[in-house]
Amino acid sequence: MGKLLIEGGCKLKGKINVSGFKNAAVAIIPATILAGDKCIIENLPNIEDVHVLKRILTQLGGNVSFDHEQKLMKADTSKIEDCFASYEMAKELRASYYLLGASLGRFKKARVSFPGGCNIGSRPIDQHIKGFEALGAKVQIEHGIIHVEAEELKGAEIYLDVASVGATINIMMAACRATGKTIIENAAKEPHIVDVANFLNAMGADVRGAGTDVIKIHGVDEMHGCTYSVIPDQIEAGTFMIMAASTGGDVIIDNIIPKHLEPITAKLREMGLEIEEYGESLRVVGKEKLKKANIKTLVYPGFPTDLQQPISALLTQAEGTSIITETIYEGRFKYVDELKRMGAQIKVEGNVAIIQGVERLSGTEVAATDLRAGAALVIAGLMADGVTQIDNIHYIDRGYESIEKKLLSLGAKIKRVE
Ligand SMILES: CC(=O)N[C@H]1[C@@H](OP(=O)(O)OP(=O)(O)OC[C@H]2O[C@@H](n3ccc(=O)[nH]c3=O)[C@H](O)[C@@H]2O)O[C@H](CO)[C@@H](O)[C@@H]1O
Ligand SMILES: C=C(OP(=O)(O)O)C(=O)O
Repeated sequence: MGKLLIEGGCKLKGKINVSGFKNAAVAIIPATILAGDKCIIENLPNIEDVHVLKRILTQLGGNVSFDHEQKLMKADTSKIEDCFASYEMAKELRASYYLLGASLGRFKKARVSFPGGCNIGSRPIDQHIKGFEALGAKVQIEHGIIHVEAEELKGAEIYLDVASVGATINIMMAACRATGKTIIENAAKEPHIVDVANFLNAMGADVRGAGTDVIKIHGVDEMHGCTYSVIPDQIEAGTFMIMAASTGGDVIIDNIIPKHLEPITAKLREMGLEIEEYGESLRVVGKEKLKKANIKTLVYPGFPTDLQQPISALLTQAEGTSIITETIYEGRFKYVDELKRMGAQIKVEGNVAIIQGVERLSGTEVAATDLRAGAALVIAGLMADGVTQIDNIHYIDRGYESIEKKLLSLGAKIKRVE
């Protein structure tokens, strides 16, 4: 299994291009099932989650190709006749749950094993199920498989108890093919909800209000193929902003939507960093000394939970005591023990981490416990004295495209060893 070796202390300098948004891509690929036709998806990130979904669609009977250089997927789902995603298929990623909504919409039934994804706390899918049932589906769970089936899907009003990203997208997909109007209240508002809604509309759906907490979907009789380009990855962009900050570097982060990064930009400015925003890029100029910050993860437009681990790594080097409150996932502090092995001073009490800034981290052998924990360890390695060896990098490969190549182009001393 691969490892990353990082020699810390290099100031990152130069420009990197942000890839397509993982969390939009992993919904858009299953959503092609709704078209039952040929879709061309551009600006897809070349990451493991996308490769896994390509394999799943192919196993279901789709004709799918992915050009890694062009970042372009051609997916023809016309030959898929129903959807059974076994444990072996679904365990690889969280987004396998989107096969439920898309297949329920098109075939009025689906069978999908419980989804995998990062182990960052309990990740129930009760709101997805509540939505499917409201649309008229029967949902049964047997031997770890979720069976959803409906005679007919009928539009409904659904109030989500929590503004869940996955439930919002899953219900939106199924409702595209229900009769009449569906209203999702307390819907999630993350940028990828808007991107998926735009993709559904490009396939002939009628989804309005995405990006607000009320989404209205008028069911349509038919959907069709389309060509669509995925938005830039908010979380990858935020991670590189933090990497630039961690090394006192000077980095231009290109191919982004600055609006999506506002919660991160605001926090980094509070910590003393200089950030210049342009139309589709921004420049982060690092500082020798960083100020402490208090951060609470919240749904969009709050500070994203997916950047809690990376920014915590950065705060280990800030002056004074920073407080992180994680409100989305109670288990998202597993990486703290690894950072402590590098000399970080962090105390976790329930959903709060108290970080006391230290002069220097020191490189050692550490292991990623999940995707963003992996990113946090890369950041720690960039800042640390000596060499940091990161194991379990398959987690990082799930969501970051060629992380070591992008960092090498910025002057980092990093190498992948098998
Ligand atoms: C593939 C993908 O897009 N993953 C993202 C998605 O995950 P995911 O879609 O799994 O996250 P949700 O937005 O659904 O979860 C948010 C919160 O709601 C709770 N909940 C969720 C569903 C449900 O039926 N019942 C329930 O109680 C969860 O336990 C969690 O506390 O959004 C998360 C929150 O921004 C991100 O960290 C993940 O990177
Ligand atoms: C938690 C994440 O991913 P997933 O939901 O796919 O596990 C993430 O992207 O940080």
